[in-house]
Amino acid sequence: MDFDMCGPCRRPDVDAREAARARQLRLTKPPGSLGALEQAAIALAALQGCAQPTLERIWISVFAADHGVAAEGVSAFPQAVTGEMVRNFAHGGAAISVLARRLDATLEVVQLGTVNDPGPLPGVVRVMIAPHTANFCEAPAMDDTQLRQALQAGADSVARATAAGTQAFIGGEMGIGNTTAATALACALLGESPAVLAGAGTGLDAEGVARKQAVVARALDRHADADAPLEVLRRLGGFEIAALTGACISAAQRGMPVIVDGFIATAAALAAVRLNPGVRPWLLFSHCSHERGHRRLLDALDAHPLLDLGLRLGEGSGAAVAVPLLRLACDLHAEMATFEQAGVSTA
Ligand SMILES: Cc1cc2ncn([C@H]3O[C@H](COP(=O)(O)O)[C@@H](O)[C@H]3O)c2cc1C
Ligand SMILES: O=C(O)c1cccnc1
Repeated sequence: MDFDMCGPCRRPDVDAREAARARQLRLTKPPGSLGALEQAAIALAALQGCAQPTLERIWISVFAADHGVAAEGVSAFPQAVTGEMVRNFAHGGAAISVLARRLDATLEVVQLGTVNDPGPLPGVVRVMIAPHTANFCEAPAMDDTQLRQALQAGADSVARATAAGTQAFIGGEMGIGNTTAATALACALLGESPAVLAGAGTGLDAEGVARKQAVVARALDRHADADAPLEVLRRLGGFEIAALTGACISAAQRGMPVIVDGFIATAAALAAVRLNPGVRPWLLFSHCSHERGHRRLLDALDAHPLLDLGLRLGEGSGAAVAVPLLRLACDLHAEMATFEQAGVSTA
């Protein structure tokens, strides 16, 4: 593995943050009246190391992988959908494909292993670790090599994004059964019960959610001896979840802001922060998903997402939807007149 997960993360620029904060106070509005938009501009200033941040060049990597735990009947959809959606991403028909076009963002798909392999496709990077993880009710999801390959795949995406001059990175995921893996991972990291975190995913009914809770409870029992975050990720995660974790860490080490998506991406981000606490300042949280456990995960990260739209898709879609708001926050910060310029009286 090239990248050192525990290596130091960049520090946000305190001077740029203070300059941006001071500018917000001089703009022609009551202080604080633009709420989270002010905070977003100030945060981006600190992360970009410049008092007037911009967000033109966005990079989206969607990590796709299948899960052994899908055999337990924990998703409303069949496992074949993961590979079929890889083809849909490549053909431009998925939700994230549309959003990426509208945002002028680069979209790459990183296929880490799917039961159903559509074969080489344009815009799809193939890092085929295995057709799927092991069913973590019976065995660790990954072996050490697989975990490292997945973490590295995330870091490699951030390296490509950095080389392309990207100003913010979005990590998306596609993997039937991955809300179950994210739930198990989050339960283990937070010491929380499956009843609190397990939700409907793609649309399970009450009976399905109860089955999912029981599956996660069995997995937690099976892996109760694991407590180090890396070991928890290996045993209960997935290839795409570990890739998202690797991407968060690598982005923080390179000084690249990450716009975090929904439940699965947030579970991966929590693992990243547990592995390397210096990651936290580089994470901007886009939305609170409809998935039951997401709010609890966000609270654990002291995160205040911009949006709450009842989204429950993944793919990086919620993070992409937040980009126009973040761009508007930058425009307001850059273009509003100050009280002095406009000749407006202060309080
Ligand atoms: C057509 C389709 C497109 C998707 N895009 C994202 N997901 C989302 O749903 C899956 C997680 O839900 P669960 O754990 O219930 O399987 C992931 O692939 C996630 O990205 C999709 C799901 C489907 C069916
Ligand atoms: O919040 C998410 O990311 C999510 C929720 C349900 C299904 N897929 C993704």
